[in-house]
Amino acid sequence: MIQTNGLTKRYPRVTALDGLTIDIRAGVTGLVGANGAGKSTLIKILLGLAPATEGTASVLGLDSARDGAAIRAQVGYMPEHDCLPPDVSATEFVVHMAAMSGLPRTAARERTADTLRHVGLFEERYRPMGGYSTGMKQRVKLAQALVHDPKLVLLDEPTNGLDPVGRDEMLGLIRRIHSEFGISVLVTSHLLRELERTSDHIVVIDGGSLLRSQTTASFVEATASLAIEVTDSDTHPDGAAALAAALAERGVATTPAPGRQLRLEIADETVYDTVRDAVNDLGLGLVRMERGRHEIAEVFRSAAPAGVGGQAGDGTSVEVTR
Ligand SMILES: Nc1ncnc2c1ncn2[C@@H]1O[C@H](COP(=O)(O)OP(=O)(O)OP(=O)(O)O)[C@@H](O)[C@H]1O
Repeated sequence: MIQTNGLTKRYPRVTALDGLTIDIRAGVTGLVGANGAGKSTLIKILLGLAPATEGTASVLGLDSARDGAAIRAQVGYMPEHDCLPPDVSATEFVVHMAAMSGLPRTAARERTADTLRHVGLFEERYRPMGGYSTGMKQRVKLAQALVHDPKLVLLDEPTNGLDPVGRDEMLGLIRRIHSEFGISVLVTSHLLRELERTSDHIVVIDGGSLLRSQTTASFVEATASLAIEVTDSDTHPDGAAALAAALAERGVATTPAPGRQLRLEIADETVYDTVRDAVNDLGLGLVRMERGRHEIAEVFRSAAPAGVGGQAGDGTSVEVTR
């Protein structure tokens, strides 16, 4: 679907993409990176809306630098920022976008009605968009990306500004774009967890460079860890420290985590038995042994040069910060 080779984009004061080489197949792919990682820049180059400084990009086998118009005819694009004219209705707008994509007027009207229904806009589609909620605007932006029945859609931060319910609905819609209509999706977010739920494949970029590209299943596996909490006892007034030492003797490294917990990598399934036996031998109580996940910040650190380490987080926050 998408290939880039050594793709670089330099602005006068910042390098937005730095030798990025990726190969994205059919399906739903999540592109995750902190704000400023280069996600929007990549999308603009893929669509032929901005030139690369160096390197090449192709979409559906077409060259982004040369065939931008042909690419845009077959690809839907949902931009990140608010871009809807406030004084026209969703129906008028999406019909217009469908006609711009080359659909005859009648087909444009029919496709618009179907697509707006599909994204969950009903009576309100006849009202001016200036009065819409953020969630409704995101749905219109998604509808205009889908109306010409593209082979691929590029969705730039589609959950931006949505409340938790709105996010869930949008993620469900994105999943169905592929499962029901067979349209491939590249969706960006700075939230790893939402992309894990939605995508078959995850690409992580930082500072315009590739950090990881792998299937979601292997990504989640590779970033899995175990959080352990134990009681203290008279013999071991600091139970966590005693367990850390006992596990180290058994060849299992741990790091301290918030809430007097320990965290360790799940190298293989035998680690559960090792922990159980160590806790039992020390005569401690096992309060918690829970599979957690790293924060995305740790994924970033684990891809950084050796020596850049850090303490494990609580496994619940996955928002990217720089
Ligand atoms: N037209 C421009 N001129 C100069 N610098 C730019 C321009 N567009 C983007 N940048 C810079 O390039 C870097 C990458 O920006 P980009 O918008 O691609 O990141 P992003 O990952 O999409 O982040 P966000 O989610 O915040 O949009 C940022 O440092 C940004 O400030």
